[in-house]
Amino acid sequence: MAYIHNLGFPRIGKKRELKFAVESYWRGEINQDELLEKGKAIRVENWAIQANAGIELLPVGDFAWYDHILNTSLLLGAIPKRHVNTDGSVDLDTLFRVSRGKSPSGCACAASEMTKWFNTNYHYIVPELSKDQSFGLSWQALFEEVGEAHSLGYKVKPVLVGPITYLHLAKCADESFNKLSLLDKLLPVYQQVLKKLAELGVEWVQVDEPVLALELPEEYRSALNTSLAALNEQGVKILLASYFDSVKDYYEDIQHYPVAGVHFDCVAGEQDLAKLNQLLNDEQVLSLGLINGRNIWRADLSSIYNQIEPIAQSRGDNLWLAPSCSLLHTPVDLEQEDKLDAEIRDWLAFAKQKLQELKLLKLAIENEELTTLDLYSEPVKARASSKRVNNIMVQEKVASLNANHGKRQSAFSERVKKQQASLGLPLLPTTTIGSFPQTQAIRQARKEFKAGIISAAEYENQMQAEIRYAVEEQEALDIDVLVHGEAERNDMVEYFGEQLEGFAFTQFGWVQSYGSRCVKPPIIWGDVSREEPMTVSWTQYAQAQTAKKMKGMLTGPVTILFWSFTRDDLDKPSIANQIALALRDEVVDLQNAGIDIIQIDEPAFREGMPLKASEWQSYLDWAAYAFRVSASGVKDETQIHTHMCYAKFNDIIGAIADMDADVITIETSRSNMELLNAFEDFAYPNEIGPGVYDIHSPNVPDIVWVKSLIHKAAKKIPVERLWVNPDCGLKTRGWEETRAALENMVKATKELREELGAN
Ligand SMILES: CN1c2c(nc(N)[nH]c2=O)NC[C@@H]1CNc1ccc(C(=O)N[C@@H](CCC(=O)N[C@@H](CCC(=O)N[C@@H](CCC(=O)O)C(=O)O)C(=O)O)C(=O)O)cc1
Ligand SMILES: N[C@@H](CCS)C(=O)O
Ligand SMILES: [Zn+2]
Repeated sequence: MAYIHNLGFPRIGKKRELKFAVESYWRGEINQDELLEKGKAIRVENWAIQANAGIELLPVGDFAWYDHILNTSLLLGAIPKRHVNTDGSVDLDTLFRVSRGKSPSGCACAASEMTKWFNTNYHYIVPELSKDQSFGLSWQALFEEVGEAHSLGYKVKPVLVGPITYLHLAKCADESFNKLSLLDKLLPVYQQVLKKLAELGVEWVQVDEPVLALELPEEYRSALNTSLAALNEQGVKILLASYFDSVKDYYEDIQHYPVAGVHFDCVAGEQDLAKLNQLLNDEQVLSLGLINGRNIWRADLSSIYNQIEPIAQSRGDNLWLAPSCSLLHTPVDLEQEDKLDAEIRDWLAFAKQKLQELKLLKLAIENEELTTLDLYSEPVKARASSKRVNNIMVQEKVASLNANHGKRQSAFSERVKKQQASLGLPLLPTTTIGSFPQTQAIRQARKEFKAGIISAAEYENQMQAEIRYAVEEQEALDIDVLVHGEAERNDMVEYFGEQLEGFAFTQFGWVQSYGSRCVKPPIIWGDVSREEPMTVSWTQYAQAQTAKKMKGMLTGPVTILFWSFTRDDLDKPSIANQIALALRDEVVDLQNAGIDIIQIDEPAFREGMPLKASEWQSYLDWAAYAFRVSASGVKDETQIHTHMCYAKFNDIIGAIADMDADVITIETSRSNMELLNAFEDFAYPNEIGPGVYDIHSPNVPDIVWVKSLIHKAAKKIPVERLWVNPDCGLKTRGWEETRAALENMVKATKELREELGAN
């Protein structure tokens, strides 16, 4: 009967053990053997959790010290020359050098770029390929991990990022070069990997090709055919896996792929179920991604059972059940959450519980009885009818939203005159993006406050001291528009989630964001409203410390939505509008408290875009509207900023204009201001702060470099509309490098003003 497997388990450990181990290794506090032991302990625990939950085929290759795409680059020997060991070999330290920007001699050199993994908040290390790229099996970790799992008696299914997805995600310095032409060189290495796995006694290998969720150009389609033909008959059975959206554009192709099985995402691509069941032959495995790997809700197992029961009877052993995608995107174990509201806790399932759900489904199919499932799903039904979830006042407010709520009082051309008159800022105003270093002392204080070791008053005093410090530093640097530094915020989304009604937050619900960095997304379970101001007193306190302008700092509705676990019983535009209304009140309160410049961050605006290009416009319309609702309750003189990072702007420039922020600050330094082309080509009318240095690196930019970037920007955007700022917030940096970098940024700006006769 049905078989249950898993596509990948969170690798961070129940209490972020991987983060702490890796960071200790970086600081030289533990040696490599100790690090390797800690990694092994996490893998062993993860396999045990999965096996105990009844999973019959365990994933291997889902563990990564930093990122699984980087693992793939090491496996295939595609590592930038600047990071490779002098003898040409690669090892664990090479891996960390690629991600953290070091040469083998220990000098600073550019790290490989990092970007978003499809439409998730996970970041991967972008493979860097060249025209003359060669590939060669270079990293044994996958095979060693298979050996480890076998020695513990587990039946395993190694997971590989497929060749086409790998090439799709890679970048080539020469953008005109067709990456797909490297496929011929790449496939023999994949074949070698498969043969080696076969020799280790592996029966099934999962080849992930999530590019099937995209609307691909024709050449990618034929490359997929070529690739899957080459991977066939290498001694193992291939389970082709796609996830994150429907594969509806490829039904006919999939029918002809020479693979032993196909996994697809039944949650995001529900419509694929009937079609793929019909198209795959009886010999092929149909793997259904039934349990949502992107959220934290307890599954409605009785409904799922009814959906699949007819298929289960006909497919028998060739029906596999799984989560929709790797569980990388969910927290590890709900059992640790002893402080969550009991009713809400019953509505949830984290990675471990999601696997237990699969087992319940399997048993129900075997026994052909639904009672256990009905019982399990009772809290799901209770949530659907819970009075707590619905807030009539909020619903009425959202229902009464109209076009006017998304409009400022006057057009930008009018507002800008009033703002220039009232704000009195110099040419090329300097500012930062919001956060200053989140030091160990800040985090320790918060930890002690949450544990009841220090009082609320002590915590507040300490955070106020941090704010004073940040203000003094900025005044000494002579920055024009100051920020309070966000010391009091654990995270730019979680902080708001903790204060808004309709949100729950966890103690250990960590999810990997990149490398050793994690986030703890809050959970939106009900209608969202604001009980009281969330940022006003901190901002007012900061403003009172300076005669300069203090910028209020908020996270926007689209970003709060996408960086939270969001409810599945209400459409995203409505949730975004609820959040937007709560933020609108906050924006007005900030204005009324004397704050004239307010930034509403939207770094997740681009990431929220659907994977299929044909669905972009409707998303962009509602997302830009929600932003405008949050921003439009103020008078013309109040200057609204927004900030975006991790984005290519070409696809969304129309929507950015539609957001109508007075100023947008963006990440551009790593692209050498190339990302500004979209703004230039579009003749973007409002003000722009293109980032003049990369905050992901500790390297301090020199004055000449910053000036050259501002010069470049001024060729694309009139200088009167330019701001000068870093690429993003400074929370991950230390004070020393921050101070030095900002000093150069300000000096460069002053020199330019002088050259332009504007001082
Ligand atoms: C801008 N980015 C963000 C994304 N998503 C978000 N939800 N938030 C973002 O800011 N996506 C895209 C990018 C990703 N970038 C980052 C950058 C940095 C981090 C990060 O630093 N994460 C921290 C955890 C942050 C946090 O919530 N801290 C809490 C708890 C702190 C803690 O661990 N305390 C220790 C004790 C203190 C100590 O000794 O240091 C403990 O509990 O043991 C807080 O500040 O209170 C990380 O450490 O991973 C994430 C994404
Ligand atoms: N205001 C935030 C934006 C990060 S995208 C910060 O400065 O950290
Ligand atoms: Zn940012």
